[in-house]
Amino acid sequence: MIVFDVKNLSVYYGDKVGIQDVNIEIYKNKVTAIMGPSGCGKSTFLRSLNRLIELVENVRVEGKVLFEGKNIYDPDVDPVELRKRIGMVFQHPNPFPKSIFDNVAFGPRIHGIKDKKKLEKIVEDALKKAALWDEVKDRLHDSALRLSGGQQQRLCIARAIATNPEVILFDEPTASLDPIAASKIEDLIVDLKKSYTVVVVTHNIQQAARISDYVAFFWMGKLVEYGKTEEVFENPQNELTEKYLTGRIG
Ligand SMILES: Nc1ncnc2c1ncn2[C@@H]1O[C@H](COP(=O)(O)OP(=O)(O)OP(=O)(O)O)[C@@H](O)[C@H]1O
Repeated sequence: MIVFDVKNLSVYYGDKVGIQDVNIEIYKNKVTAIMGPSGCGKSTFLRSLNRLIELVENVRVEGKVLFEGKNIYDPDVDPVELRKRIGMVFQHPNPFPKSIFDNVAFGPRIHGIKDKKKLEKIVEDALKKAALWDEVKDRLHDSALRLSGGQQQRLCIARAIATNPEVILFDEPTASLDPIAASKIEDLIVDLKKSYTVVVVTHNIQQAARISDYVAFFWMGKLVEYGKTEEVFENPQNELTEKYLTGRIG
């Protein structure tokens, strides 16, 4: 099933091109990796899937992003509601300077949940799904800033999960972590696709191969190739993709 149907999407920063004329379908309960060299438009593309891109000054978006059939850029779409359905995890773990519990309860509270028992259940479930519960269950009221980098990133994943999204977007989620912490996040991402649709930006080719079902290769703002990960890696259709995968460009 198609979750995002992106049609002729272009993003401009002033008169500079971020991405140009991107067409892509993203599938439900799959991990889709967005790969390509620095500056090729990966983050721009990712941020246009939940309208986070609009927070940049002077940005202009053209084309459509149909999310379950509805263009998210239609004037009647509330970006705050949209971002509840499409969560995001960033490159650097960015927990709030609050307790572990309050970090995860933050979104649900904003969306009006006040009941203590309900919040406790949401927090526990989200921490379990983020594979962090066992490590923090006895210190939920400690500061999140005392967790390790990898734990902080899993906390940010729990925070995204707590608002019960349909999609989770990851922007280079392991780029600032050591290999062991990164590997835990990779395992977690693969596990999360059972419940969510996942889109991951990575400049790490091996990571894209390990965790994704579909892979998109961007080059200078354009989507050059997109397909099943196995097929793209084994038999790239575009010469640029082949060069990138074999380390001859990028
Ligand atoms: N806020 C901005 N203002 C102006 N230009 C921008 C802005 N953000 C991105 N760009 C430009 O848009 C293009 C795409 O950038 P983007 O950050 O999406 O690439 P990326 O593939 O995610 O790169 P990286 O891997 O380095 O994060 C680049 O040319 C970049 O310089």
